[in-house]
Amino acid sequence: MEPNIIGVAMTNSTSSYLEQQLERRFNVFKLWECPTLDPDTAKSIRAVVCNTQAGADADLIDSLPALEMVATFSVGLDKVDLKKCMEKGIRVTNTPNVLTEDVADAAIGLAIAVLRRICECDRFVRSGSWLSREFGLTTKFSGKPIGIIGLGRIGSAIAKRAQAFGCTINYFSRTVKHHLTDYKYFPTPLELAKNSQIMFVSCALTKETKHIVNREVLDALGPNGILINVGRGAHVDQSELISALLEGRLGGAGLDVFENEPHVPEQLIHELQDKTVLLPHVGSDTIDTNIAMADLVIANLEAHFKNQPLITPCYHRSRV
Ligand SMILES: O=CC(=O)O
Repeated sequence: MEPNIIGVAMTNSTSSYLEQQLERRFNVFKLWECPTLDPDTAKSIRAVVCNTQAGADADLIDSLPALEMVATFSVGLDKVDLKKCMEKGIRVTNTPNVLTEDVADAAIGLAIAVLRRICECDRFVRSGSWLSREFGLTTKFSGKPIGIIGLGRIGSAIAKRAQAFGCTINYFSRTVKHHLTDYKYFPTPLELAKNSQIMFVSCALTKETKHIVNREVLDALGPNGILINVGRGAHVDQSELISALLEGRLGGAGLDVFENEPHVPEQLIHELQDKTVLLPHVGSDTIDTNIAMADLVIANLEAHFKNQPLITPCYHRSRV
């Protein structure tokens, strides 16, 4: 590999560590600073590094004639036009495994924060309300029946944690995990919701999983149920979620992701302040994991340019 000759385009500035590491190895073009590339620059770019905010769509891919690889700084692939990449023989990598624990920690944190009303308690103390009254009772997390949509890496890590809290684990997944005899499979999200009090969404966003949590599923969770979404905003029909919370048909929600990030509906922010805990899509955003994800992006790029097997390929070239 000839360092600093290979052109790499970054779509967004998620990680300064990643930027520094890329700049040590490649000729980096920052598309958020200069979105339009002149034809010679465009021809020099052999890899795109993108993320969940700014992905690699068909227009970007088509504008880079020498593109060989898209490396997304995320586990989710919903912002990469995979079909286009496959058609053009462009390799794609993501950053699975290294972020699993953080996202699962955030999911459990959200569930406890909603049920035990941690943010509301915090506001109560800070506002001085405690001086005149007691806070009131909250809801127990330990021992509750939980439902997980998507028992992949992150879903399994949520299950493992919830099991340590004595929760019963129910799940809906593309396939039945016969070896996981402690966990109960349900064939539809609706059946899962009917049998769970706390529902976690942790599957990949695809055409099939868009709005997998709809009005019926929310109603099946019911007034004592809560929804935790650490997947993608579009997994949940957001306006149905808001109606269900406003009308008391759903107990509460913990959300790390939204349909139109970074825009969050006013009702979630204000009217539903005490029924929701909202995070700005930070499930995997710890210092440790940011570095691990960046190192994995770099390792994949280096493997590609040294003609070695990719560390975390999203599909195999033989299938292209
Ligand atoms: O949302 C975060 C990711 O896909 O890594």
